[in-house]
Amino acid sequence: MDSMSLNLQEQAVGTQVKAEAKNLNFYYGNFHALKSVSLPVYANKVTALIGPSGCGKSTFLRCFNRMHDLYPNNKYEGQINLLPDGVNILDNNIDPIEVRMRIGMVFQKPNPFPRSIYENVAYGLRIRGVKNKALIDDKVEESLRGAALWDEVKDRLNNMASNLSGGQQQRLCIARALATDPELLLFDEPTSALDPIATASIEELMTELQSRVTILVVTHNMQQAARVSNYTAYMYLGEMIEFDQTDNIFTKPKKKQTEDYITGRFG
Ligand SMILES: Nc1ncnc2c1ncn2[C@@H]1O[C@H](COP(=O)(O)OP(=O)(O)OP(=O)(O)O)[C@@H](O)[C@H]1O
Repeated sequence: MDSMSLNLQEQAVGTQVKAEAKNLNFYYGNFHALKSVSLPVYANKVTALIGPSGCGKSTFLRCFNRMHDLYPNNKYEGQINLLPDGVNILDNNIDPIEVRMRIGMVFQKPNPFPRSIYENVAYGLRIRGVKNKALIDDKVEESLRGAALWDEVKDRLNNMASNLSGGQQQRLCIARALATDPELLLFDEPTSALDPIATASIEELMTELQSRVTILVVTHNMQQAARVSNYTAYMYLGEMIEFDQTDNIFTKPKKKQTEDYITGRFG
C-alpha cells in the first residue's frame, strides 16, 4: 500500500467520510483529464483542491454533481460514492437532477437567476414539487439566514436578485444551494470574482456552514485553502498527488512535487 492510502486509512479512524472518489477516470472525448483519482471527503469538514492551472480541479469537482453529463462525448469511469448509503452517483441509473439536490454547487461568478431574491432561493423546492407556501417561506428564510444574507434582504425579498452586490449575489447562490438541504456543497473558486471584504465574508460563511454541510472547494489561492480548509488535496496533470490535513500539506508535505508547488518553486 502506498503512503497516501495508508495515510487516508489512518485519518479515517474516528472521522466520517461523506463521499469518496474511487479510481475515478474522466475523459473529454479522447482527452484523459482525470487519471484514477481517489479521495475521501470527510463529513462536516472543508476539503480544498489545489494545483496549477489545468491540473483537473474543476473537472474533478464537476464530476460530483454530474455536470459533465451535459456533453455527450464526456465519459466517467470509476465511482463517487455518497455515504452512508453508499450510492455511486456516477451510476447510469442515478438521476443527475436528484444528485444536484443532494450535492449543491456554487460557481466562480455569482449566477443568480433573473428572478426575485425569494424565487432564487425557492427554486429547488419548486423543482422538487413543494407547493406549501408557508413551508417555502420558512425554508427561504432559513436558507438566507444560513447564508448570512437574511438581515440585508428581508425587507426586499421580491426585488430582482441582479440588484444585489456581487458578494450578496454569491451568498444568494449559497442560500439557493442550501434550500434543498444538500449533503455536500461544491465551491468552484467562489471568491475569485469578489473584492477582499466580500471574500472574507464568504470564507467566514464556509467555516460556519461546516456544522450543517460538507464542503469541497477548488481554489487558486493557497492562503485561502490554508484559511478555510481542514483537508487539502494537491492535484497535478489529472492525478491526485497528495492528500492530507491542511496543516500537514502546508508545513510538512510528504511529496517533493507538493512542496515545490506550495513553496512557489513550481514551474
Ligand atoms: N470541455 C473541455 N473539453 C476538452 N478539454 C477540457 C475541457 N475542459 C477542460 N479541459 C481540459 O482538461 C484539463 C483540466 O482542466 P480543468 O479546468 O479541470 O483544470 P483546473 O485545474 O480547474 O484549471 P484552472 O485552475 O485553470 O481552472 C485541462 O487540460 C483542460 O484543458
